[in-house]
Amino acid sequence: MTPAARVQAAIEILDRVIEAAKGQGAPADRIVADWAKANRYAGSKDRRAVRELVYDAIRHCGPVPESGRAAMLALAERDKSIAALFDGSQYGPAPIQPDEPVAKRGFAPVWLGKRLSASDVKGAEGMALMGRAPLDVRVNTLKADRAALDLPVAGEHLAAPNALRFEAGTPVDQWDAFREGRFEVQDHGSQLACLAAGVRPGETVIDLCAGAGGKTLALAAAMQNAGRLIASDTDKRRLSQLGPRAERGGAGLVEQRLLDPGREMEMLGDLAGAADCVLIDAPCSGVGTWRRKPEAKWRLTPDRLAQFAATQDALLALGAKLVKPGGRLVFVTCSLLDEEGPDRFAAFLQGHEGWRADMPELPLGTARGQGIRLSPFHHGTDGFFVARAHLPC
Ligand SMILES: C[S@@+](CC[C@H](N)C(=O)[O-])C[C@H]1O[C@@H](n2cnc3c(N)ncnc32)[C@H](O)[C@@H]1O
Repeated sequence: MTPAARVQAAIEILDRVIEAAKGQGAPADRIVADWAKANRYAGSKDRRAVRELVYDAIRHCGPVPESGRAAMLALAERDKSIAALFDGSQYGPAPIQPDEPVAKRGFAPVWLGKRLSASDVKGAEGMALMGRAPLDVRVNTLKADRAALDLPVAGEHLAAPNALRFEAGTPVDQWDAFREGRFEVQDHGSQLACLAAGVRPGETVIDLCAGAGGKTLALAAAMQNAGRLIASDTDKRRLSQLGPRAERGGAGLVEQRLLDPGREMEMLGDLAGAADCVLIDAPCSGVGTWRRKPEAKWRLTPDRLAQFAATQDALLALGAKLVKPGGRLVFVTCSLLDEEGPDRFAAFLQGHEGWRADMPELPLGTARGQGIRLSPFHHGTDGFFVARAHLPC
């Protein structure tokens, strides 16, 4: 493909990303992958270049752009070498017209930028959300030791005891040590959030929103495979990914429970008041993961945000019923919005007598409300809010 043809391909993909964002359709990475499958003439260098153009344009535009071309024109305003490729050549984009719409730059749509600003996410902190995430892994202590693990590329040792960092794009999933379950791909912030649970061997632990089990596997390793670890979720597709991952990682203690939405407590009834620790890695806007999924900013609406907050409240209330006296509840969201973090946790404490905030001691993080914030700008992690509450005996 010529450089101009790559720009035109990126414009067409961006059109699909924009449509999908408006209709809550496929995520950008799937749209890019589908394009590559349907256009076999594009070689690996072409695919990489087109992908980079698409993601650069998404990161660069705050509000949802009018079109893929408007998004690419915003990028062209910053980068004259891209502007020069609007040359009208065969397969390339048509020349730029003087009155063409150009997408607005920024790190978020205006309404969301205001909410983020109210949560002190502005300036450099906001810009950091537009960056690229590195590739972090967690060494699986059920099978390996960080100091002794021999890998094709040496990773940087991070603050979490089993975390290693590699450059984005490092093909870690092709390494033997990955296939053998000696490490898992997991963001450093996610690993720190698991540390806040402070789980020990022999405990009864519930990972209430386990998804595909990223945090479940970290908890299993910290428990040294001893005790009970129940991984539940309402999403069958996500939870079904946990079995093979647990097998690869040697996490034999994991029990799975698929929940019916609205009947969660009924299905967890046998565990009422039984858990030493309940981890609630709640569904949220995912603002903290924009470095990986930048188009998420275009998918969010005020209504969706309010729905997330209501779900977070409901999950906190549900999780509290599962904790035994003397136990703890850990609340995590990958968001930097106070309304999905400190405000939810404060509302929980206010509405649940007897519970006390118990600030986690983490090797990284900044106090925010009655919990800890991790952010791309300050800590180089995905953005998280992590809080812990204790139920005295
Ligand atoms: C942030 S994700 C969890 C990610 C996962 N813990 C990990 O580390 O990979 C939130 C999860 O909550 C689940 N969820 C949503 N509503 C739920 C509910 N009422 N009960 C349990 N899980 C729920 C979603 O299906 C989703 O998998």
